[in-house]
Amino acid sequence: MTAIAAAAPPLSVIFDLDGTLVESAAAIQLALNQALAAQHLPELPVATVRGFIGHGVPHLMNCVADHLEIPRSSSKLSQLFHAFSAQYEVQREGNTLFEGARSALQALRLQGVALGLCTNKPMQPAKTVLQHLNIEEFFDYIIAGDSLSVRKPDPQMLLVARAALSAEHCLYVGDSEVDAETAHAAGVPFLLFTRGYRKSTIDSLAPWASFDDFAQFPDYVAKFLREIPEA
Ligand SMILES: O=C(O)COP(=O)(O)O
Ligand SMILES: [Mg+2]
Repeated sequence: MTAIAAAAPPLSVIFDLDGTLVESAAAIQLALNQALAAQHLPELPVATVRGFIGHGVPHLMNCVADHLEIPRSSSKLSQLFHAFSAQYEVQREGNTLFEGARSALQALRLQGVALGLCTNKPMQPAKTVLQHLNIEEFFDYIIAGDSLSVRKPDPQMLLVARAALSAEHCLYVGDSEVDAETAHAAGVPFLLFTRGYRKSTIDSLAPWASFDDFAQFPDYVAKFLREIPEA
């Protein structure tokens, strides 16, 4: 009897986390301000912190150092990093799902789409958020900011996630310049969520398409499967 190989899923959709599925700026601000207060440093407003999100924790710390004029190599900054990291791992408050994100994930699962997460947030804080918002179960594969020796916009994280999901076609969904650069470098079509933490215009990020409401998500998936664009 010949074994029948399981067919590869036709599509994988890989999501960024912060600013794409989750509005997390308030949570990151809370964790950061707790660490800043413990170091007798001034707290930062959420709008400032939002501008530091997207490149992972080392970049966030460097932004804080530059903003507060603390030398990047100082012991003060390394103490701040440790205090922040400890709180970040357990930070639940301040994280909210963008409206419609859960239904979109649920609908994709029902369609048999393989789902991945590719975030520059370290794994433990990412898992805390996914569990808190009760969406961890939707993902077949998760790669985080401390999974490899490189982070986005290096394409490696996205390439590893795409390979792990082994679907015929792959779509990457993200909110920022980092995500656009990652997708383009990996040769994966990029769908931009426009309500996250990007600083540039939509056109300058050259997405395959963009959306601002997860209610539109199924339409974009259907369009993607009709067109299968090049990255
Ligand atoms: O940790 C960050 O800076 C941002 O993470 P993201 O890749 O999920 O947007
Ligand atoms: Mg993001």
